[in-house]
Amino acid sequence: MLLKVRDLTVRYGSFIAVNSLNFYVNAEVYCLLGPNGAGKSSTLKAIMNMVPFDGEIEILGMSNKEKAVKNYVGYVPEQPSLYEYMTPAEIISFVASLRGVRDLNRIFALIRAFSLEQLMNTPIASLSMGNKQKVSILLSLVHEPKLLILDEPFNALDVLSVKVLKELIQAHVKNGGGVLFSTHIMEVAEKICNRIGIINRGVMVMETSSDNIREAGRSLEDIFLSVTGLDEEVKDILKGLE
Ligand SMILES: Nc1ncnc2c1ncn2[C@@H]1O[C@H](COP(=O)(O)OP(=O)(O)OP(=O)(O)O)[C@@H](O)[C@H]1O
Repeated sequence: MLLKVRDLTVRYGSFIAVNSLNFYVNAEVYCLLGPNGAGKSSTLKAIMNMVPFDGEIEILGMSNKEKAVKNYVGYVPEQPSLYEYMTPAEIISFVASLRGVRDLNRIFALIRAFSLEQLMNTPIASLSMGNKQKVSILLSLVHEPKLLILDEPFNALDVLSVKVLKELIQAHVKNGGGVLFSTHIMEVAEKICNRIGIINRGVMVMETSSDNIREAGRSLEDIFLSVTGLDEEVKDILKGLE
């Protein structure tokens, strides 16, 4: 098992953002789906040991609090968090040396795949949101981590980069890696995820697989709206618009 999350609870003061969450990720794509504020980012931050939490999180059998874990995990935050005064070339070489990466050919291939060649020496501050996101994704892949934790990774990406990222995710799983990502985009979740966890108000309200959804003959959107109780809200809103 690549990731095991047991009884995860994240609190901000007295507010419970994530409430006794349990799930695991094998060599597969697992998608966390949930409305705004459901607790997706807090869950991913807890897995990255960035916020205090209760419960247990294991990555490749190790506690996520162990330093060595960082060698096996790649993380893309919801908002790219990069040194604005540095260039992509500088940040990439910094992270590559920090992680002891020697094979630079793979990094050059990723730079080409995301069409970043012309921007390698441009300060991050001058890049568009989408290009910052591409650099952030690239940085998460530099050390060939076994587990990828991606928070809304498709945000701000253009059509070509969405396609590249989908292919990278699938190749990663084919090579025995695991991917956990959060998204709002149902079509993406339906197409590339093996399993899907739907969370609402910090609680896992349903776990399913894309095979189950296909067999049930329902769209993920319908399932999502019904298990989160949002279908009633949609009806009310539509009534108000009549
Ligand atoms: N640092 C913080 N301090 C206080 N409350 C927080 C903090 N971070 C998140 N929250 C609250 O915790 C809840 C869960 O937030 P979180 O960002 O995990 O949700 P999310 O599912 O990722 O939402 P979105 O889809 O809008 O990004 C929200 O109510 C949010 O306002």
